[in-house]
Amino acid sequence: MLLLSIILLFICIGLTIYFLFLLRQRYQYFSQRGIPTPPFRFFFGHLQTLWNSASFHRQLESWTKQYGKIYGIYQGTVPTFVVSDPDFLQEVFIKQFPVFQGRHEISVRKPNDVASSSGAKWRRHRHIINPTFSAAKLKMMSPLINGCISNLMEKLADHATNNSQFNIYVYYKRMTMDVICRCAFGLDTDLQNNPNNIYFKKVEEIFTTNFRAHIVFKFAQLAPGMRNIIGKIFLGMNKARAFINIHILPLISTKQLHEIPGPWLVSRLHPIIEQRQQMPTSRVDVLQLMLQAITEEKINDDVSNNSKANYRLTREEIISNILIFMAAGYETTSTALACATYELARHPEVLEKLQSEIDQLPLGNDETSDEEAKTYPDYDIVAQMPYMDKFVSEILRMYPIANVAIQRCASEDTIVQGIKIEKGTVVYADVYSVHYDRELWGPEDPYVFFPERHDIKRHPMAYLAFGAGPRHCIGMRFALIEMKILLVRLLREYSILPGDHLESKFNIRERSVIAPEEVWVKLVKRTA
Ligand code: HEM
Repeated sequence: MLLLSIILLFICIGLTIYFLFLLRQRYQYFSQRGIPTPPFRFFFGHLQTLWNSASFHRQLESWTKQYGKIYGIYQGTVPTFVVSDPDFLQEVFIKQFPVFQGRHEISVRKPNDVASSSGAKWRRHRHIINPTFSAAKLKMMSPLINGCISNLMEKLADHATNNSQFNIYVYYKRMTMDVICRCAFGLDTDLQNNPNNIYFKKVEEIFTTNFRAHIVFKFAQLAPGMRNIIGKIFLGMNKARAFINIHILPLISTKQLHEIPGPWLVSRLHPIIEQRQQMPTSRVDVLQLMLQAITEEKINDDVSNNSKANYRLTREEIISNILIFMAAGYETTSTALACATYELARHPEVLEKLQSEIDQLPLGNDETSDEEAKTYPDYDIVAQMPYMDKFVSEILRMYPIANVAIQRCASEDTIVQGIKIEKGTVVYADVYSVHYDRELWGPEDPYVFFPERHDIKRHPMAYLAFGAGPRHCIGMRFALIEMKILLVRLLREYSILPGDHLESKFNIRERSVIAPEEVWVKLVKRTA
């Protein structure tokens, strides 16, 4: 017995020494390549500093100022290049895309949708979903978008009539959720009049939760190899809470245990699919395209099958994609509009230029008798607005809302600009440093809001608001059309003035996306 214990003890000590030896080797990754690294701690790498800083991306930017355009950090033990050199980024995101197809997955859920999957699985999802956002489909969506904007305009009219100051961001969130639900899934949510819709509240919760501060997330970052097990335990506990909520608590209490929003929504999205299967629509929205590809059979992406006719999605994958679209389509666009409104309230000269471009559009009004003149802007009209294009690009340059997604993970060993990069290494674009780089965006100060800077042709990787390469934002054109139609309708009717709390409540914060807290403005009706 004693002998067995001694042998076991030696085995444990041996394994620990071996583990520490591997860790030590791991932490030489960057020094062996001559790549600078900020000071880090054994086992945590740079995670503690990143967890403790208010903004992950501002921390990367501040290290860039110290360590240059290419440096390394360790997320736990995962080596991660942080890059703001546009040529290096071009190599990773575009030229060597086949090697850098996936992102560094940090979620504890199984990758089941277009945003979280990689390799053959990602190609399958993207191939099915891509056609939703063709120019022809976007043209068909303009009336749906305009319908949701009309609901918003009614609410804004009340504020303008009352001469009140208000947080316009709240209304944008409702509108962008209405738009994505109507255009992508044929659902009429009318959140302007039903703001307490429980589905909306749950999607909102995804974005107000600081997932980086969550213990499960931190643990998964420290031990990526155990992500699946951690995920199973975490989601299992959530399932148990859901069971108690449905079957036990209603018998004894009116209270409910908290369920995390993702699985809560997933479990309730099945009826949307069933409803659409029973009542198919002639409209070709994202749900319809996914349903045309539905299969009840198991899909094996490891078996290479180049026949595009075989691209299929399972029911679970369709549901995960619905969730991704609700989330991605709602928060990003409403936040971009919030930032746009904030800058318009602070820059009357920009507001005036935009209004003068809008006033020249071939638009009638509700009373017009001219058959040719459209009452509401549509795809073709907003496509002809050069100053609007520059304005929106400048907003997203200064506020790169979704930069958390602009990263890639190497699926095999490769060499980028003479630097050996091994399989599993992550490359993060430091978007703040790129978007505020004087060499890329001068001669005007990049910290100044100046839409005209987009007149000059820049490096193809200087602007990363929607990412880059084959995996750039799938909803980019949709988001741009929605934003522009809204801005045309808003600024045609109103001028924007700063509210008393505009600056004090703006407070950019970082959760899943980078967003302000509130945007307080006043709308003033324009005179003819
Ligand atoms: C102003 C609004 C938006 C911004 C700034 C934005 C930004 C981004 C960025 C930076 C990425 C990562 C791209 C990359 O890795 O290269 C992304 C991916 C994605 N976006 Fe958007 N987005 C916006 C609106 C939308 C909308 C409206 C939708 C849906 C209709 C959407 C759906 C997606 C999806 C599904 C992905 C993942 C694509 C993939 O991995 O293949 N986004 N977005």
